[in-house]
Amino acid sequence: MSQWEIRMSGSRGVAYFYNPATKASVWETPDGLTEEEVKKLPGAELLTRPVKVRASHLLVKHSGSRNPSSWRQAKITCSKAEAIETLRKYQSQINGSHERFAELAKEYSDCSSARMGGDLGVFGSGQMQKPFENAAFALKIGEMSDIVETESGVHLILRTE
Ligand SMILES: Cn1nc(-c2ccccc2)cc1C(=O)N[C@H](Cc1nc2ccccc2[nH]1)C(=O)O
Repeated sequence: MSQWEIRMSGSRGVAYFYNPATKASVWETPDGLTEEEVKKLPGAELLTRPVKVRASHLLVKHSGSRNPSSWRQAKITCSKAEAIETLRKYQSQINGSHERFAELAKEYSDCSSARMGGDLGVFGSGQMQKPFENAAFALKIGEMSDIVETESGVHLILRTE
C-alpha cells in the first residue's frame, strides 16, 4: 500500500489523508488501513490535535523580545539567558502546582494576562505565535510545558482545557 500521510486542512482545521505518490486526498480512513497502521502514519498526531485549547502562561521577556516592556518593567534589559534562568527558578517553585503557577504568573509574568493569573482564555489554531500554539496544543489538559521560546520572550505554559 503506497504510503499515506496525515495533513491538516487549513480551511477546515480538520485532519485528512494524503498520498504523495498518487496525490489523492481523502477525509476518511483509506480502505485497507487498520487503526494500528493509521496511528503509525506520518502526521498521526494531527488526528488527536484539539481544535481549541485554554491555557495560562508565565512569560519572562528579555532585551531581545519583540516588545521589551511590560506592566512590571517599562524597559526590560535582561538577556535571554538571564530570562531563562529566572524562568527555571519559577519552574522549580511551581513544581507542578496549578495554584502556584497562577500565583507566580500574577506576580511575575510580563504578559498583561498576569492579572488573570496568566489565563489567556480559549484559543484556536492561528491565534498565537506558532511555537506557543504547537506547545500548548501538544499538552494534555492539566499538563505544564517546559520552557517555550517565542518572539515575545520565554514562557511556561499550563493547558487548562
Ligand atoms: C495574547 N495575549 N492575550 C493577553 C491577555 C489575555 C487575557 C487577559 C489579558 C490579556 C495578552 C496577550 C499578549 O499578547 N500579551 C503580550 C505578551 C505575549 N506574547 C505572547 C505570545 C504567545 C502567547 C501569549 C503571549 N503574550 C504583551 O502583553 O506584551
